[in-house]
Amino acid sequence: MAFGTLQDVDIRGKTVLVRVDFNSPIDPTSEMILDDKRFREHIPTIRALEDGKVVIVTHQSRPGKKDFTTLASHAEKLERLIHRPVTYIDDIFGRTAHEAIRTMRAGEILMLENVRFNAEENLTMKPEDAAKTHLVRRLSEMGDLFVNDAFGTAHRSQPTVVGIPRVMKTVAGLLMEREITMLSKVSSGAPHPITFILGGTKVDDSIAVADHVLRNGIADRILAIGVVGNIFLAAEGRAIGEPSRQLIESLGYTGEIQKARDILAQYADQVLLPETVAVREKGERAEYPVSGIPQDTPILDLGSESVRSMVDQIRSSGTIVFNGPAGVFEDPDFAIGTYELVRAAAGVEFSVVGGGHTAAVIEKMGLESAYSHLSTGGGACIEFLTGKKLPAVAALEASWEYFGR
Ligand SMILES: Nc1ncnc2c1ncn2[C@@H]1O[C@H](COP(=O)(O)OP(=O)(O)OP(=O)(O)O)[C@@H](O)[C@H]1O
Ligand SMILES: O=C(O)[C@H](O)COP(=O)(O)O
Repeated sequence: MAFGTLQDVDIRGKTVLVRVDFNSPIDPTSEMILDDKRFREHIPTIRALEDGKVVIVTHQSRPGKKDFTTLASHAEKLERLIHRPVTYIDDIFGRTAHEAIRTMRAGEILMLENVRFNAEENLTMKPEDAAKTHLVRRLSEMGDLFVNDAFGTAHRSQPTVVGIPRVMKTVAGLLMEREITMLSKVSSGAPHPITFILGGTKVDDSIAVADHVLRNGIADRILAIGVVGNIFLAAEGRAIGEPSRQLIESLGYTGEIQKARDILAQYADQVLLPETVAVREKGERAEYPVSGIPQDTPILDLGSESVRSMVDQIRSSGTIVFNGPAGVFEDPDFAIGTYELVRAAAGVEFSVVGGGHTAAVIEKMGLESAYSHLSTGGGACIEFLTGKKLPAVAALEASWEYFGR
């Protein structure tokens, strides 16, 4: 690793600013946190800092969204999960925050207010400009060391992510380190054959990933499922039906069909498409070959034959990268494809999952421990898999180069 980690620093007695990503789904009426995965994943880092005074910096959602809210319930959630008191301060860098930190003792945990309440944190900036913001200057006065554990925000070039590392010694937390180690392994050191399963609705991301991993010889094959599969079927010239076409159009992905066609032109042997699909007919699941898809009803899942052949491909893989479901799995009649592929991938030697929906299915099936890694980053994971250097990683490296040695 070209950056510092917790092993490289002495925490004792220090005030440690820790950037985590507790951004989680919240019920808009009850304000209840609906999924605590990100909390659970950051706990090892927070525990590892118990010899210091831990000041947590995080965001929740973005300005303008319904779940852009204060962090009182986040502090309560963390307290319950970590079994230690967590003091919530409704301030980011004002006098109240300064005073609370000044009187902290080693072993205590404090959570500052939603850092995106400060307008500067919502700007995309170059690290050198981010370092000059009030937010970075004031926050950095409040600690001795910065730990960035927020892998979920690693693709954002925002002040706390890229600015603080320029002005303070910064190391990666345990989650950041694990995410980068596991995701890096996909492109170097993972057992072959390497199969990428690309599904769900975020077609542009999936096409970018497919293009990168095929062009660079990272993936041996791609299984295209969900709406991503429909795009590839359309690219192959299949009549996928009006509702599935309309969905692609409404998501703004019609232009992706040509990109899928270009991928098929170069890598046809490595991209596996559905051979059969499932639709709803008279209220029930019905299956058709892709040569005869009914034109008036949407594709909702893989057909059983396709499930079987994709399961075989998964079982013969050394590595699986799973991103996005095979169908509308929220409806039990159309969950078969997703569940069967998830079950098969759990048996593979090295298995990495990006995407919240897929991870939620895996957790619901109780298969979390059978997978090598469930990433906490949606956008960050995708950017990593498209071969981009994440701003947070570049900032960690530059900080270590400057302050670490
Ligand atoms: N054929 C299909 N038609 C319509 N929707 C589909 C189809 N296949 C999958 N989906 C939908 O895709 C959604 C999940 O896609 P998405 O790309 O958001 O998943 P993800 O990669 O796990 O991302 P996230 O991190 O946002 O959860 C599900 O709600 C599912 O119903
Ligand atoms: O959930 C995420 O993807 C991260 O918390 C980043 O959030 P953002 O997309 O609002 O920057």
